[in-house]
Amino acid sequence: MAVYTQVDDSTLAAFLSDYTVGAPISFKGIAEGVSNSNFLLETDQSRFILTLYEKINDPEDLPYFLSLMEHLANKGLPSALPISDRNGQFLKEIKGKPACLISFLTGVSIDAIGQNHCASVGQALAKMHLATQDFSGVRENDLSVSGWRTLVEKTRDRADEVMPGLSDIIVSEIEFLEENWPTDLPKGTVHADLFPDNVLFMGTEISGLIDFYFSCTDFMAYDLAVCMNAWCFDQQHHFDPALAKRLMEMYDIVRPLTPAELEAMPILCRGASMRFLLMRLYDWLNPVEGAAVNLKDPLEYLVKLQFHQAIQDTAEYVV
Ligand SMILES: Nc1ncnc2c1ncn2[C@@H]1O[C@H](COP(=O)(O)OP(=O)(O)O)[C@@H](O)[C@H]1O
Ligand SMILES: N[C@@H](CCOP(=O)(O)O)C(=O)O
Repeated sequence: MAVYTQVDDSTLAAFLSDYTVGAPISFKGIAEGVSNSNFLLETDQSRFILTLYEKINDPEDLPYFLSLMEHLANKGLPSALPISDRNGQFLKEIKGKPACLISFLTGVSIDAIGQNHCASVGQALAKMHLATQDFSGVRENDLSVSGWRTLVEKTRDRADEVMPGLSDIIVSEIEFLEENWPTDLPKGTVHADLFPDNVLFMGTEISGLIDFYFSCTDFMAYDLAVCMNAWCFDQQHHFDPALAKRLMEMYDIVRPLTPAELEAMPILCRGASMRFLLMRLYDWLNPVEGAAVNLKDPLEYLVKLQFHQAIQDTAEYVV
C-alpha cells in the first residue's frame, strides 16, 4: 500500500472545508501505487481521489502534470480531472505536502493481459501523443540517460546485495546506452509510466488513464517501449510476440511510426528496462521508514533488459 502520510479525520475536514464536494461518507488509503499517498474519498455527492505528492523535486512539475490531465480530458481522452476549491485553486497542501483532489474514474486495472487490451493501449497511447501536439507544457525527462547514470552511481556499490554481478551489468549497460542512445527521433508529450496499474478498463475498452506524474517531453517511441515492457511479457517475464504485435500495430494505425523509430525500438526497450530496473533497485536499497508500500522487484526488469540485449532487429519482436 502506498500511504506515506496519514490523513486523520480533522485534517480531512479542514481540507474539505475549502471545497463544495459534499460531506465525507468514507475515506481510506489505497493499496496500489508507489510514488504518492492516495486515498479514496466518498462524499454524499460523488467519489474522488485525494493525492498527496511525496516525491516532487521541482515545484513547476505539479502544474505541468495537472494541466496535462486537463488538456487530455478536454480532448476526450479518459484522463481524471483535478477538482478546484471554492477559489478556483487545484493545488493545495496537507501536512506540508502538495495535495490535489482528483475526479474518480470507474474501471479496473487488469492482471490477465490479452491481445485486445494491448490493442486498446496501443491506440490510446498514440491518441495521447496526437492529442498533446498542441499542449504547450514542456518538461525534460529527468529519468532518461543522465538520470539513469545518477541512479547507477547511487546503486552500484550495493547492487550485488540484490544479485551478485548486478553492479557490473548496470555499469556496462549505462555505458552502452550513453554511447548509443538516439538523439533525433520525434518528440512529444509522453506518459512514461503507462503500466497496467495506470490503465482502467471496462471489458477491453479503456475507461481511465491515470498517474501522469512521470509524464514529460521525450521520444514518443520511448513511451511505446515502456509499454512493450509493461504489457507484452507474461507473469514469468517471458515475452509474448502476439501481444507486442497488437500493441505496435494499433499504435501505428493511429500514429504511424517512422522508419527511424521502428529501427530504434530495441535500444529504446533497453533504455526503458534500465529506467525501471534502476528506480526499483534504488527503492529496494533505500526503503522509506514507516511507509506502507509494496516494493517492486528490480530483477523483473533485469530479465527484460537481457531479453532486449539479444534483439538485433525490431522485426524479431513480432514474429
Ligand atoms: N482518478 C482515479 N480514479 C480511480 N482510481 C484512481 C484514480 N487515481 C488513482 N486511482 C487508484 O489509485 C491507485 C494509485 O494511484 P497512482 O496515481 O498510480 O499512484 P502512484 O502515483 O503512487 O503510483 C491506482 O492504481 C488506482 O487504483
Ligand atoms: N510503474 C513503476 C512504478 C511507478 O509507480 P506507480 O505506482 O507510480 O506506477 C514500476 O513498475 O516500477
